[in-house]
Amino acid sequence: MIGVVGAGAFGTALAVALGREGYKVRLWGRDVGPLAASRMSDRLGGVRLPDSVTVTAELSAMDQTEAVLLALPMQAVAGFLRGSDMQAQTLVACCKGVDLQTLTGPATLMSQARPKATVALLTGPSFAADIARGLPTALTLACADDAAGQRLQRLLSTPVLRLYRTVDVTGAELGGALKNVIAIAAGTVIGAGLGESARAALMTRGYAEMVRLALALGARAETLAGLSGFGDLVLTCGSAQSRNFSYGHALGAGTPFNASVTVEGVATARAVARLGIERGIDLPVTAMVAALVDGRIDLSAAIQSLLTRPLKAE
Ligand SMILES: NC(=O)C1=CN([C@@H]2O[C@H](COP(=O)(O)OP(=O)(O)OC[C@H]3O[C@@H](n4cnc5c(N)ncnc54)[C@H](OP(=O)(O)O)[C@@H]3O)[C@@H](O)[C@H]2O)C=CC1
Ligand SMILES: O=C(CO)COP(=O)(O)O
Repeated sequence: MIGVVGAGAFGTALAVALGREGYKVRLWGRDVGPLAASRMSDRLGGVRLPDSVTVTAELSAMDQTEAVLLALPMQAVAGFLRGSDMQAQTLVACCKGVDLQTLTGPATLMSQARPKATVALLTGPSFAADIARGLPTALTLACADDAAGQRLQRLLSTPVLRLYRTVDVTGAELGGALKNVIAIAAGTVIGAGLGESARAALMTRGYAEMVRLALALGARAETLAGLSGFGDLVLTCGSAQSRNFSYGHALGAGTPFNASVTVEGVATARAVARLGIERGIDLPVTAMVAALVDGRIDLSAAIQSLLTRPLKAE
């Protein structure tokens, strides 16, 4: 039995993917009445839940599971952990971001809140809708305890959902968090009509920034070059299916954006900009995105600030 906390797009997609393979899955959400009744998720374009997925509003349903996948927005994770007495001993963070209060990633936050639990992170290039449709996807499963990581890799992989393993949790956390910030910047550039060449420049300099921060925080460069970093950067910066990219596009084009949509890069830009200042690490793209989303600079000033940086070696 596998538990999934969060019946949004990603949690539901994971439940569908695992349920389709015959796993028994319990999917928890705080307001799951309509989903339990219709067994169709509107967030996933009407995908139907397999019979092996049970929808529940009772958190105690998570206690007898082999692992619980936590698919909540990053800024909701700390409050959820504080407010719940969930007893599950294996927790897999499925969110991307940096917590604004503690400036840590989701797996680190969970390890601190549940020191006795085995904690892992599932991250990488994957749109929930693709997973729910059964399209091939490869993800990173990061767990500091490699034996536990191997068990989870076997448990959660399916023929179309391939999990690659690493023990570098920090690197995987940072890749997933930072690519959303760079995707907002990429969307802004395209929305403002600055062209594909500018997007490629921004992605490349953004990637350099991701690696710089990750190395300073003890991560491995090769993790950033993998699915959870480079892979997800390419997907998110290159597709209008991405909410972070679309949010940036609306900023750049000066068009409205639905405020109820989950856009993890906004809070993460604020958190990472603070982290950069605290650690004395130069993060110009992140600082620009943080200033832009908070309205501290306008678009032309943001672009100008990147174009007028001193010329330097690559
Ligand atoms: N969507 C995607 O393609 C992918 C998403 N992810 C990551 O998954 C995480 C979740 O995103 P996603 O599922 O897309 O987001 P959604 O906006 O689709 O869903 C978020 C879910 O979290 C619930 N939620 C929000 N706040 C709380 C809270 N305080 N307590 C309990 N439940 C809460 C919402 O419940 P309610 O409906 O009641 O508000 C909703 O069910 C993010 O970190 C995202 O980056 C990762 C890979 C792919
Ligand atoms: O993380 C994702 C793809 O890997 C989903 O991206 P968005 O949250 O920008 O939609």
